[in-house]
This record gives sequence, structure tokens and C-alpha cells, in this order.
Amino acid sequence: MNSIPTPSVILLDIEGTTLPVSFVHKVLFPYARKALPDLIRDRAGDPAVIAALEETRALGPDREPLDQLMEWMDEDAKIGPLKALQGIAWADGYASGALIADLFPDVPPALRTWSEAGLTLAVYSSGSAPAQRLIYTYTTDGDLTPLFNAFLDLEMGGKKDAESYRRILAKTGWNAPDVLFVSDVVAELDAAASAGLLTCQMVRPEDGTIAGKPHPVAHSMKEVADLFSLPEPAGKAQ
Ligand SMILES: CSCCC(=O)C(=O)COP(=O)(O)O
Ligand SMILES: [Mg+2]
Repeated sequence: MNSIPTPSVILLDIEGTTLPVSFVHKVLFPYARKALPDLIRDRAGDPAVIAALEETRALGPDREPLDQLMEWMDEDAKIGPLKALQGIAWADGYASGALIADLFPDVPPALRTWSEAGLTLAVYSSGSAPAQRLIYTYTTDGDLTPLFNAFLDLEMGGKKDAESYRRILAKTGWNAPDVLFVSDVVAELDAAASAGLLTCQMVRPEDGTIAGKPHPVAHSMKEVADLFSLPEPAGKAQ
């Protein structure tokens, strides 16, 4: 008998869970790094750029904002103003066709099946909510944004902090034991479990993810479905 409860909300990480780490690090991050100097100069009057640069100055008062942003990118820092500016840079790339999100092939069929079955789907990523929407708008499988109920980002707090998951529950009204958080990063899953959420580690061989205890492990969305008695994704590669 399966003793794992069945969730009604599926909360998904992006990098390493629905989208290959290589796409984020070899395509998205280099695109933003190249675009940022011109973006900061050419859009100096854009309120979103002004706000992100002010926050960058506040967090790194001794540095030129661009130097600070470059350093954060070197460190893969999950920091709000960097993520906001990366999202603005990527918008141009998606609109021009230079960027298109190549999700893991098991992801779109699972999202469609679970949405059709009435499950609530949501994203929690360090990437800004606008950047998350871009990824799911411009996928090789078309626009998947209508399948999602919420896009949650660092405004909820860092993903390795249990308080962030409590904030998400308070904001959405979800009950912790109804929510399954799927991520490749054990520290994120530990934090979610501390807040009472169900957890599943996505271990993608393509990304070299290491399985870590104590969370149930899946290698695809089909395995997530099997573990948590969710509707079986139909269609192509599982
Ligand atoms: C959603 S935009 C691309 C991902 C990103 O910027 C990032 O830092 C990855 O964060 P995640 O929390 O999805 O691992
Ligand atoms: Mg991840």
C-alpha cells in the first residue's frame, strides 16, 4: 500500500527540475551577462531598471552597480535586483527568437495532464516571476503559462529558508500537507519539509544531480506521478 499522501498543489522549481541546468548556465546566464551593460545604459529611465539598480547600490554600496552585478553572476547569487535585471534582458531574447526554453521532454505532458485533472500548478524559482513567465511562454511546446496558477519568486524569500514556504502558504491559502514541492536541491526540499510541505527530489541524470536523503526521488515527472498517485502524464517521452 502507498503511504505517501496525494497532493492537490504541485509547486515546481525550474532549474534542474523542469529545465536543464545547462540551458540556464550556458544559454540564459551568458545572454544576460552580455546584455546587461547596454541594458543599464539604454534603459536608464525605465522604472524597473532604476529600482533594481537602487537595490544593487543599497546591497553593495562600495561597488559600481555593474561590477556588483557581474560579481553576483560569477557567484550565481540568488539576489532580487540581479534576477529582475536578468529577466528584463531575457525578455528581448525571447521576443526576438534568440531564446526558446527547451524544457525536459517529460514536463509539458505532465503539466497538461495535471492541469486538466484539476491540480493547482505553481512555480517557485529564484528567477523573477516575469522571467518564469517568459520561460513558460516561449517553450518548444508552445505557451504553457495558462496551465499555472501562480509564479512565486524571491519576494517570498530564499528557497533554502523554511519561512519562505510559510509565506507562500499564507499568500496562497494552500494547506501545507496538500502541497508537493519538487526541486533538485536538497536544502530547498529540507526547508519546504520543515514548513510541512510534501517533497520530492528531481534527479536528472543529464544534470548530474546527486540524490540526497530523506526526500522521495524521481527521475521524471512520470515517476513523480507514480510516487504520489497523480494522474499519469500522457503522450511523448516520460
Ligand atoms: C526562472 S529564470 C531562470 C532561472 C534562474 O534565474 C535561476 O536562478 C534558477 O533558479 P531556480 O530557483 O529555478 O533553481
Ligand atoms: Mg533547481
